[in-house]
Amino acid sequence: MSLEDPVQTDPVQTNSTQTNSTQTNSTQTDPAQVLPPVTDAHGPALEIRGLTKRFGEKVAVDNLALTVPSGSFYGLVGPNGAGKTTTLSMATGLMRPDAGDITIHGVNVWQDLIKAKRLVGVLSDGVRLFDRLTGTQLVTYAGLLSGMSRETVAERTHDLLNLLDLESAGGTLVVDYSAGMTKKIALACALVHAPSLLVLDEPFESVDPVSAANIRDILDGFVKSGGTVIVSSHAMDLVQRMCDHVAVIAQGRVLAAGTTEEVRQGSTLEDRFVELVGGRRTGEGPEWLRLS
Ligand SMILES: Nc1ncnc2c1ncn2[C@@H]1O[C@H](COP(=O)(O)OP(=O)(O)OP(=O)(O)O)[C@@H](O)[C@H]1O
Repeated sequence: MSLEDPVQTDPVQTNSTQTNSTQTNSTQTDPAQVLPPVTDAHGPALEIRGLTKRFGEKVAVDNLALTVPSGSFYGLVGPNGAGKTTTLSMATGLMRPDAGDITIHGVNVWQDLIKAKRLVGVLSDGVRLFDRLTGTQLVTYAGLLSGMSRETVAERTHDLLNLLDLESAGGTLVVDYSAGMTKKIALACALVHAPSLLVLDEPFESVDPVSAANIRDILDGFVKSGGTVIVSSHAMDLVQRMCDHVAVIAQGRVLAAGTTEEVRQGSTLEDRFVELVGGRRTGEGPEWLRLS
């Protein structure tokens, strides 16, 4: 691990099970078989260099560099306002950077946007869905947009709703979904075109523990089959358990990146995070908040 110089680790060392799998068998609902990726696993899944974004005077992302090895389960952590969502939005073609280069499996995102978008599945934090569609319609719409046949989309939609425990809610309007159900249907939309790289902004927020465990299984299966997952999360325990790589971002820059072990340096990820980021207050808050 090094400061502002992410370690590039051979993904084969951390994901010895990765293979170039074949296409989905639509009758399977085993998470390990779900939607295997379509590209080879050579080179980084995502490479970011010199990424910069300003909003007026505010520099949200500041000359950021990050390398995400193929086949890794990569956690992105940072305090509120660190620039995680802005970075991921630019990396996935949703927001144009002011400067910098981003490649997904060697495809320059902002020079070949359509090709890059085929490679990536995105679950954005706070982006509105077409919530006047039913769950089934929404996933079908996402699948058809990516150019698949109706039969394939129908099969995959069925598989995904089943996997995410949404089969009985397939006919319900998304606007009537709970927050956790909405997250899950958005994840189904991100998966339906069988991307090589999944980018998930806060995927576990509002999701119940059983569904969260199911989603983790799906993501583990996706990584084992050769896919790459990037998750941004504030849940340090979860990131430490789930991710083989992690980057700590603050004020739009990478403070530390590498394997989770390298970044933790023997501490818990949470302690290391606080050490790197600072800002921990001592004391019990203002006196008027104490009841006795
Ligand atoms: N559209 C916008 N207009 C103006 N400022 C923005 C915009 N989007 C983000 N910012 C600012 O950029 C900075 C980075 O925001 P961003 O949402 O990327 O942080 P984050 O790390 O995802 O935070 P959180 O963990 O709280 O979700 C913040 O200071 C935020 O106020």
